[in-house]
Amino acid sequence: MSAEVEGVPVDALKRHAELSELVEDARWRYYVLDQPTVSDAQFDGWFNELLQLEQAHPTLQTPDSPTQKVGAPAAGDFAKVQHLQKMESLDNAFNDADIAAWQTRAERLAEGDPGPYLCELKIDGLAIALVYRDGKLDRGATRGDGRTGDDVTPNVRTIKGIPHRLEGDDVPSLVEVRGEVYIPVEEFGKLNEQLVAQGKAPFANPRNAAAGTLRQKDPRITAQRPLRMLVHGVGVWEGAAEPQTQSQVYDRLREFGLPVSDLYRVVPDLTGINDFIEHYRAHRHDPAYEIDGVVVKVDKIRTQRELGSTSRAPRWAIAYKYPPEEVNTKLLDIEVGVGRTGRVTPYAVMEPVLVAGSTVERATLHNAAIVVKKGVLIGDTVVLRKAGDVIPEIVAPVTALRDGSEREFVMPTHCPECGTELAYEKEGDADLRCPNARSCPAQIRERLYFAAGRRALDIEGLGYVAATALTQPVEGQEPVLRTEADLFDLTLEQLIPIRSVVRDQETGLPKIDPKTGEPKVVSFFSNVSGVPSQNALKLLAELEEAKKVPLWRVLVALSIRHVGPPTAQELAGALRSIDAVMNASEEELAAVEGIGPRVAATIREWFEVDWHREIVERWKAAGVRMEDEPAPEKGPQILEGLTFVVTGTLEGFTRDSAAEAITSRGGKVAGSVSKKTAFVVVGENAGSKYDKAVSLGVPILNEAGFRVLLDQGPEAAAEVAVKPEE
Ligand SMILES: NC(=O)c1ccc[n+]([C@@H]2O[C@H](COP(=O)([O-])OP(=O)(O)OC[C@H]3O[C@@H](n4cnc5c(N)ncnc54)[C@H](O)[C@@H]3O)[C@@H](O)[C@H]2O)c1
Ligand SMILES: [Zn+2]
Repeated sequence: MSAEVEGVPVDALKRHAELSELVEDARWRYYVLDQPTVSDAQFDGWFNELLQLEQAHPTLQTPDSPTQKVGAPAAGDFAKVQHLQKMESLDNAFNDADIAAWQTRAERLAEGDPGPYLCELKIDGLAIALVYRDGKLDRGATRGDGRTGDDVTPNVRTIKGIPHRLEGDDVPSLVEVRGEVYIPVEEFGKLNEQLVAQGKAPFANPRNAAAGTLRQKDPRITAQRPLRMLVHGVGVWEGAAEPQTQSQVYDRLREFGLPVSDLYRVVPDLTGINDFIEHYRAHRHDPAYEIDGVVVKVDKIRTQRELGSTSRAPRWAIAYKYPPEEVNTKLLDIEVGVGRTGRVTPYAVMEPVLVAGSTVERATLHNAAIVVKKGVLIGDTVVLRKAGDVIPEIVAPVTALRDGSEREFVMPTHCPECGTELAYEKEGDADLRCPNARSCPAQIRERLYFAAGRRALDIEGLGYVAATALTQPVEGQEPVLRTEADLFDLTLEQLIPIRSVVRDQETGLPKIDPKTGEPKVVSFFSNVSGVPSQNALKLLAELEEAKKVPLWRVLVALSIRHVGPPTAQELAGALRSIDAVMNASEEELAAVEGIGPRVAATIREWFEVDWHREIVERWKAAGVRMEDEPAPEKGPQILEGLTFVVTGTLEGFTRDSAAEAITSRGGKVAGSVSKKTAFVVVGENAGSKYDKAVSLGVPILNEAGFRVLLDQGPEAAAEVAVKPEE
């Protein structure tokens, strides 16, 4: 049996003391210094562990435990003010069950249905209380520990949207308005850039930026920064009729001229609550400010009073927190990758961390100027953000954790892969490029991988590992491809001996084997005893097949700038052979539908380069069919003059064959939905284009409707289309 003190195991006691210290320290850094050193997720983890320990061992829950306190005592140079009524925190819910448990408890305590509920957004800002006496702004104070806060009145007066005098009828003689001060997301990045440029520490996130800004000693600085406020409650309310519900409170506050959000909804029950939560889970980034969850409040003020509060939070409200999108991790290094067009991009290499459901260890830093703007140093702890499907981003360094060992990133002057001196393509460019397009192994690798893509030659066996193997074998081996020219001449004998480093597809940087600390090396085209692998056989077989692809795919595979699939299709449709494209004058090219003079010039220039022409000649010699059949007899042009958008996956058509079916009937295919779109053809898993069609009232066709369109024309299709909002 382990040792115990007053019935509590020593281990639990120790952990409790340890967590209390961590939590108190984090709060001080967060609330008082506005410079947190751990992520909110980390903090919430500690706090929840504390709550659980105290639940298991109630004697640990003493009045001075962090679980019984709000925020942190106000500290620093500001005058202290007593709040007229205590400002509280909120209890947290992290899943449906937590919300249901909260509702059940409220029901029990209220001895009846506590509904309806007001659902609103949990603004990730800082809490503030404004006192209005006889309708005049008397003071503004931070929450502090809930009883005593910092007097920040001069600063509050500079915030846009906060009235200095309340308007309207029946204004209370004394009212305490609570709300959240925040910085709009868009302004946050700009503010940090300014701070870094001035040699100051950037803020970790918009919340800290707002807190740091509100607690500026010089209100002139506060005035220059984009602070905003939204109100979400009241404390003392005297000398006017009292509202009966939370929503009436908001109506009144709005009448007084105070900033109230429109993004709330009163719902009858748990289902309504959950719907609201799910809606904003999907639309978390729609508001101009950051939200970290949803707050649910019992709407009736009388029921709120019945339910009352615990030592730190009301029982009549709960905060549902969405999974964190920000974590802290270590920036181990900044490496540069070289892309298909020679663009050189610095990448953050980080200690792997789990964020928003996936492990992240690299993030693009875009270019050297952005590294400087963000103010990150190699060795920094950094705030890493991954919002939904958006690519991960480094937000800011945690400067409070620097120990002097950090070093600045220096952008290389020469290509890390071929040693050529890097240059800007034209004046004013943000990106440096490796000008050695012909023989920079990185650029060949990327072009080759691109040429094999689904929208080009469609060679599945030529994935990233294969593209690397063909262009960058281990030291001592000669690359079998020095440009794309030899692609269709590859032989099994060439493939078998190749050994190469595995590279990260996103960054092009070598992957490190965690066991050895060395780059991972593979023999992709053979097994241990030198027998050709399936990979080799598959690649050669698919190369044979790829010789028959239509001309437009070959054009895409050549990596001519600005010639993506749509342009390539237009070119192939009009000129029908590579020779015709190669020999066309700039004017002739520009006469092709969808090709402007700039693109025409780029195409001309491309074909004037010797080694480019060599690729074309060699592919042709190897048997790549570089012409299309003569244009098919035009059928009836029943879709003439109409524009269509195709979205989602159709069963009987690929995206290209659907487009072909439309264009061969005289119709046009566009990439985005507008009021001019005749129909949107919608398959499985259609995304935002579908929503756009609905919002613009554009008729929608499913696959069956699409067939009606192709067979019988637009009138018949209109009969079977779904017309939104009718
Ligand atoms: N990273 C760190 O080191 C660190 C340290 C301390 C706290 N924190 C963060 O702060 C949180 C705890 O802070 P807290 O006690 O302020 O609690 P909280 O932020 O979880 O919730 C209470 C606060 O929510 C605010 N709020 C926002 N929108 C609201 C709305 N619509 N209605 C009502 N209130 C609304 C109010 O100001 C209220 O005081 C933690 O969960 C953690 O994420 C982080
Ligand atoms: Zn290079």
